[in-house]
Amino acid sequence: MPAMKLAGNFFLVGLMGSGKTTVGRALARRHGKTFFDSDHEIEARTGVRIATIFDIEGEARFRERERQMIAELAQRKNIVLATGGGAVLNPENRRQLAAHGTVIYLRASIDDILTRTQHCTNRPLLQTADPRGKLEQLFAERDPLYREIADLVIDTTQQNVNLLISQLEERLGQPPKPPTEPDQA
Ligand SMILES: Nc1ncnc2c1ncn2[C@@H]1O[C@H](COP(=O)(O)OP(=O)(O)OP(=O)(O)O)[C@@H](O)[C@H]1O
Ligand SMILES: O=C(O)C1=C[C@@H](O)[C@@H](O)[C@H](O)C1
Ligand SMILES: [Mg+2]
Repeated sequence: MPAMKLAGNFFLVGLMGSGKTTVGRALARRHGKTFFDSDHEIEARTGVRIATIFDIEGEARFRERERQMIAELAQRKNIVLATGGGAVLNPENRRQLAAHGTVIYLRASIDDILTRTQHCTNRPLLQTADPRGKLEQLFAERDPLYREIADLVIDTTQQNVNLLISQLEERLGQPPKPPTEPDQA
């Protein structure tokens, strides 16, 4: 058991395959929080896979379903939420997440993501002839948005889930840092 229980909500953001669901579940279990995954909640509500929603309704309608789901889930208490990889694209989602919990950005290299997602067919954005190129594009667009709302950025490269959780606990267990000048580096 952890030395101290982390208080409040935790929202995990990052590209698909960065480990949000895997790390989120483990974090919730250790800290007595309820785990939610916005993609899974959308699938449960609609009764179909995310890939099917993309096929039938298109990405824009999926994004609207995602916006509604995040607005709802952000109102809950004592949860860990794994968000969809593209949730941060919507400014309202960014506001909801930043306002209602601690946001953790799980950062993974494109190589790691390709390895981790190679057998999965339920990530419609990667069902393309050039998944690496697509991931590079998504990273370039989204890295600044993940960072914009992240209270903590965790590099997941060559770190197993247990190590990631210990690192997270160590960094989140510290008293909040005093406000600092914007990073000049
Ligand atoms: N730190 C890690 N080291 C090695 N493998 C990992 C790590 N984190 C996750 N994985 C593996 O990578 C795959 C993708 O992880 P996961 O589904 O948790 O990612 P995700 O961020 O939730 O993706 P998505 O946004 O598509 O839902 C899983 O098979 C998981 O077991
Ligand atoms: O990165 C994305 O835009 C997505 C990631 C997944 O979590 C799903 O929300 C969906 O496949 C879209
Ligand atoms: Mg997931």
